[in-house]
This record gives sequence, C-alpha cells and structure tokens, in this order.
Amino acid sequence: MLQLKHIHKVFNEGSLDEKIALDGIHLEVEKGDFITIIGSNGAGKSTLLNIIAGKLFPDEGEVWLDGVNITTLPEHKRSKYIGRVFQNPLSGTSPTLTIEENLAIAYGRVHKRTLARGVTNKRKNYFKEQLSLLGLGLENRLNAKVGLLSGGERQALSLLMATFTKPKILLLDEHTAALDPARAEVVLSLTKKFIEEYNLTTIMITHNMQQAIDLGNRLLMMNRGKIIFEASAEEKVKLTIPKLMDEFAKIQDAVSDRVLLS
Ligand SMILES: Nc1ncnc2c1ncn2[C@@H]1O[C@H](COP(=O)(O)OP(=O)(O)OP(=O)(O)O)[C@@H](O)[C@H]1O
Repeated sequence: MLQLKHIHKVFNEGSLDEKIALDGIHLEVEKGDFITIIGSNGAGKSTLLNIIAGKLFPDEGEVWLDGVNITTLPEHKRSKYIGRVFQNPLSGTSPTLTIEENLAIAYGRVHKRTLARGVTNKRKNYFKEQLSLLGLGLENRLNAKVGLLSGGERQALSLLMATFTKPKILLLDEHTAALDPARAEVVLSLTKKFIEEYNLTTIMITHNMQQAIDLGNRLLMMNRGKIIFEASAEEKVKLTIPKLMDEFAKIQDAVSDRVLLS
C-alpha cells in the first residue's frame, strides 16, 4: 500500500556540512504491516518518516500510497491519511487549546466540517468515549487546557488524536522515549491496543532493541541513510539483541574496510 522507490535526500548539498540522510531507500509496506525501525543516531530514520508524512520532499525517488504518486503532495493534504506521534509530548497537541478543541482539530482533518462550527453533543460524547479508552480519566477533563496535562497524559492524547481517525498509516517517532518507564509502558500498551483494534499499518522508530524485536511483524535496521538489515516476522522470533548487535557490527566493519581500502 505504501511504496518508497529509491529515495535520496541530501541536506546542505555541496557544502562542508553536506549530509546524505537517505541513500536510495526502497521499501514496500503492506496493509497491516507493523514495522519497527532501529539505527544509530543520524541514520536517517526521522528523515524517512518526514518523507512519508510530506514534511520533506525527496531529492530523488517517489512515494506511492495506494497506487497514487504522492511524492509532491504537501503535508497538510496527507494528514488525512497519516497519523503521527513525535518523541516530544509537546509536539502533537496545542497547549493553549482544550482537550476537546484538540480532538476536534484531529477529527476535522478527516471528517468534513459542519456549518455549525461548535462541537455538537454527539461529537462531545464520542470524544468522551474515545478518551475513556485511555484509562486516564481525561474524559472528565474535556475543557482542561492541554498545556496543563502531564507529559504522559499529553502523549496518550497525541496517540489518540493520531489513531482515532483510523489513518492509512501511523508513524511513531520514538514516541515513548521522553516518558518515565511507568508512563512509557502505559503509552506503549495503548499503542499496541489501537494498532491491533484498528489494524493500523504502522512504522515505529525506537532506540529500544528489545521493543523493536518484540513488536510488529517486520524489523528494519538503518545506517547512514540505508536499510542495512531486515527481519521478517518468522526471523524476528529467533532474533536477540546480541544477534542484532552482530549485524550492526558487520556493517560497521564493512564500512571501515571500505574506508581503509579507498
Ligand atoms: N533539516 C536538516 N538540515 C540539515 N541536516 C539535517 C536535517 N535533518 C536531518 N539532518 C541530518 O540528516 C541526517 C539524518 O538525520 P535523521 O534525523 O533522519 O536521523 P535519525 O536516524 O532520526 O537520528 P536520531 O536517532 O539521532 O534521531 C543526520 O546527519 C542529520 O544531522
């Protein structure tokens, strides 16, 4: 359903600061796939999600969604199909707006706005019902400003906003990394619940190797803008952290050898 065809992205091309962020990425994502992505800092993981979301456009290559070439479709036109949760709990929500207003914005991205701009009672009840799925009592705080919520509550709300419209693709960019372990666990179990219930096609970046092994049906490892290792669902069952580290070491050795030989 999502295809990335030979994507290249270079920052500050031609300058001393040139960074090849993506170097010929080819990826076919099937409907219902849950892909975890790991890789060292600067490997190109967030750039990849930015290209999928339309926040960045590739220098070369194409992005296709359900048979349509969306390579140059701007981010706001893709937001109907793509849900995203960022590492920073402050990123996905608007602090000066209430919980209800934030949900109404997310809802409005997918559903046509009605002429009466106010939130109807029916919609209010729907929002309450959805919020109660989080198990954090936010359904009783519809009029609270989001800026007053804790990081964990805010991230759970971001997750709800990114998923309750059942997007074609859910992008998770280390979305539990900034939370303390207990809250990270809450947000992670909500993530699994929503992905399973709505059968969401998901791409998740994580620095937690065990999480990358345990979750999803495919695992990708990136390094220097390339996908250097991929494990299918069957291969993931046998995968361990030491085996992943070995794969990473192999590619690092190969790179050092190439540098030495060049
Ligand atoms: N807007 C930008 N301008 C210049 N360089 C950038 C920009 N965005 C990313 N880069 C560079 O592109 C490379 C890939 O960055 P990216 O953020 O995609 O890596 P990442 O794998 O997500 O890393 P991390 O795990 O540290 O978040 C890095 O070298 C980064 O410094």
